[in-house]
Amino acid sequence: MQDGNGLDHLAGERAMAQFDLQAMKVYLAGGQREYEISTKMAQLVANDPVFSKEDRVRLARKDLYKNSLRKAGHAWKTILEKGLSEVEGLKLRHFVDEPTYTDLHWGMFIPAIKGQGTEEQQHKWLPLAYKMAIIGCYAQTELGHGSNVQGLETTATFDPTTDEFIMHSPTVTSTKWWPGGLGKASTHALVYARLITDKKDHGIHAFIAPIRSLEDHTPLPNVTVGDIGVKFGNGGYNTMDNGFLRFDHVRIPRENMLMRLATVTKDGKYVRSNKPRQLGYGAMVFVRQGIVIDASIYLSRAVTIAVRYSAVRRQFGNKDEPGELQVIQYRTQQSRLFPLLATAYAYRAVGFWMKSLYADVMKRLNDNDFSTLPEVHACTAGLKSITTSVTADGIEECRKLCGGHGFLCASGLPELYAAYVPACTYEGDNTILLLQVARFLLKTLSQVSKVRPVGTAAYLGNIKQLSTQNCKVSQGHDWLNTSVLLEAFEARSARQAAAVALRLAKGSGSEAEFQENTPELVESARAHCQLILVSKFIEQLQTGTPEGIRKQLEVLCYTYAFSQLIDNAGDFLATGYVTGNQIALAKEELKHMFDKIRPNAVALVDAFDHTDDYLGSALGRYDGDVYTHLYKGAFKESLNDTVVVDGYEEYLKPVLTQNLWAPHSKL
Ligand SMILES: CCCCC/C=C\C/C=C\C/C=C\CC/C=C/C(=O)SCCNC(=O)CCNC(=O)[C@H](O)C(C)(C)COP(=O)(O)OP(=O)(O)OC[C@H]1O[C@@H](n2cnc3c(N)ncnc32)[C@H](O)[C@@H]1OP(=O)(O)O
Ligand SMILES: Cc1cc2nc3c(=O)[nH]c(=O)nc-3n(C[C@H](O)[C@H](O)[C@H](O)COP(=O)(O)OP(=O)(O)OC[C@H]3O[C@@H](n4cnc5c(N)ncnc54)[C@H](O)[C@@H]3O)c2cc1C
Repeated sequence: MQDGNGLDHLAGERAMAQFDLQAMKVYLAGGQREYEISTKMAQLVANDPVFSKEDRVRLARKDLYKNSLRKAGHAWKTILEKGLSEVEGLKLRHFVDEPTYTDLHWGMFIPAIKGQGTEEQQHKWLPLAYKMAIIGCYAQTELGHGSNVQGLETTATFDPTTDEFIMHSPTVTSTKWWPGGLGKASTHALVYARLITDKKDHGIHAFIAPIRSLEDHTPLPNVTVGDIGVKFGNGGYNTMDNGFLRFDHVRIPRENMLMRLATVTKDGKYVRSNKPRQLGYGAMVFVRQGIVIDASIYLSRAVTIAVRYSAVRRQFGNKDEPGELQVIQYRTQQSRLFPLLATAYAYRAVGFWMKSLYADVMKRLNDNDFSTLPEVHACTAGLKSITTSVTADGIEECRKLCGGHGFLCASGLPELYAAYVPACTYEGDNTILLLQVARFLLKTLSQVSKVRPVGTAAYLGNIKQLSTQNCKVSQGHDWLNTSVLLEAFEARSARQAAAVALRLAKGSGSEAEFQENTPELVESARAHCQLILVSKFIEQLQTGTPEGIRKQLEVLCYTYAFSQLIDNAGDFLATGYVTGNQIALAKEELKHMFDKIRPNAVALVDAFDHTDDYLGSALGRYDGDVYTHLYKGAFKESLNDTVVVDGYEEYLKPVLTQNLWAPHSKL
């Protein structure tokens, strides 16, 4: 999608491409229809001045937030006026590219009502939410507890005399803290609170609490609500009003408790349904599965900037070639950059698979089949954890790959990082989520002789074979076999999980012993997730990839798998499945892959189809005209609004004109 000034500094790079660019764009978009919608929505946003991202990093918080409200309101108006479908609307908001209250309204408030509300409750709340007559947020985390959901302190005490719940924040630590959209925009909060009936605590349940007047947006009586303050980085996540909320004995109708999983009757009787209580965590599962594709998008943005810039940037030369070398020619640059490029492709493929996994579990849940829920929970939690950690680190690595210019906000990378890095914490701290995966692996292994593991854990059914047979690779090209690669990842993961499970089994089963082994448990969870990522990338390639792009995708898939193998060589070696020599052979193969990527690198990032507007980067421009735009950009800096800086008279001039000997001068 070229929107440069016509002069293509990267034309030579593009001419080298050896694959069908258009087919790759369609593949990465998820199909022809998705591609067309994406293209249309990207252009709609790029051509609308209200959505301009210029100056975002220079705005003070109040202006930044107001501007963000303006954009969110304009996006909604555009969706209504143009009659956009739900998918189109989602894409439009995606290209507006600012964290805002609508993310939580559409991404968590509505899904939670769908998942936990009865049909009657859905009929009451969803139409209001769909037309945005109310704005909702997801108020789970408190000052004192985020990860430990069972530790939340807000109470919802049933009063049978009035048929109401009394919402109360009994301690400072019970203050709701962090919910996005809560601070200033939301009219309603989906509040997670301890349900109390007749002095009995039934644990955490969800309630819809009105918090602001629908007349004038003022907080309702006995509700204290506001924004928690400025967050990391310029721009970034500061467009979001993460909020605090306290209730002082606020009454809400009994029907405002979401009652699909449990009910409180008019006379105060608590009745649990036969559905698992974990369905109350459903909105988190929904967002976690979506985060994998999201990670691919963020990483692909950083990689697009770094690849294009690396093809433009020249430093040094060698006696064999005239002129200076493009920095993309350097092996070290390739070895840092190309695995990230491959990772962005891997996450896209796995993200598509996640969508189908989620659709499958939803269908099963509707049929009251809960059998795959633990595996889906482990999978979404684990892949959310790995993909967000790698993406956040990857964006920062891309910044370094762009040298000094990467540090300028004009590169687009600092703001991208600031907006993305909280993904390692929200929707579950990444370590907490890996510990969930580890618990799942331990449980699966403990039952392996009785219950055959399914889905992504099926390989644990072959634990005996995977624990005894070692890798057969004797020459580099032996690694160019997806079965060989898969078995290496399976054996490493199975052996790591079995080792820590055995150690725990030999112990007393105490919590202290479990804690002592958590570093190994986290490592084994990571190994399991890396296996899922490699195996699903391979699986996606093998199912109907168009001819014109298959070869490139295979190269990227091997690049991804080899770089995972090499980056985790310590773990692979420690399990005894592979030898140092086999790792060395994989390293050589990886270099061959870099040679195959090199002529295609620019086209491979073009295939992500990010517009210049969406990238917001002087370094990542489609036309590669980096220097002109960096230079022009400096003149937009507010310090350059005047030739002589504001402050000269008061602070600089006195220093320059005192002409006194400084007391410490030796002259
Ligand atoms: C519109 C489309 C949007 C798509 C999205 C796309 C992209 C998203 C991009 C951006 C997102 C936008 C904004 C993000 C805003 C952020 C929001 C938030 O952060 S909301 C708050 C999130 N909070 C957390 O994630 C808290 C983390 N903690 C937990 O999840 C749980 O407390 C924890 C750690 C799982 C512990 O639970 P607990 O009940 O105490 O205990 P157990 O460990 O004993 O577990 C009991 C059993 O339940 C199983 N389990 C746990 N979680 C789940 C689950 N989610 N689903 C199914 N099952 C679950 C667990 O495995 C145990 O099972 P067993 O008893 O062992 O069999
Ligand atoms: C930008 C942003 C947006 C957010 N939006 C929302 C929202 O819309 N709604 C909402 O409800 N919440 C939201 N949150 C809150 C978020 O979900 C929590 O911050 C997150 O779940 C982590 O919980 P915590 O803050 O309690 O971290 P803690 O659990 O206190 O973690 C602190 C450290 O302790 C470690 N740790 C904690 N427990 C253990 C353990 N058992 N074993 C080993 N290590 C442990 C963690 O790994 C971490 O390193 C948001 C947070 C952020 C940053």
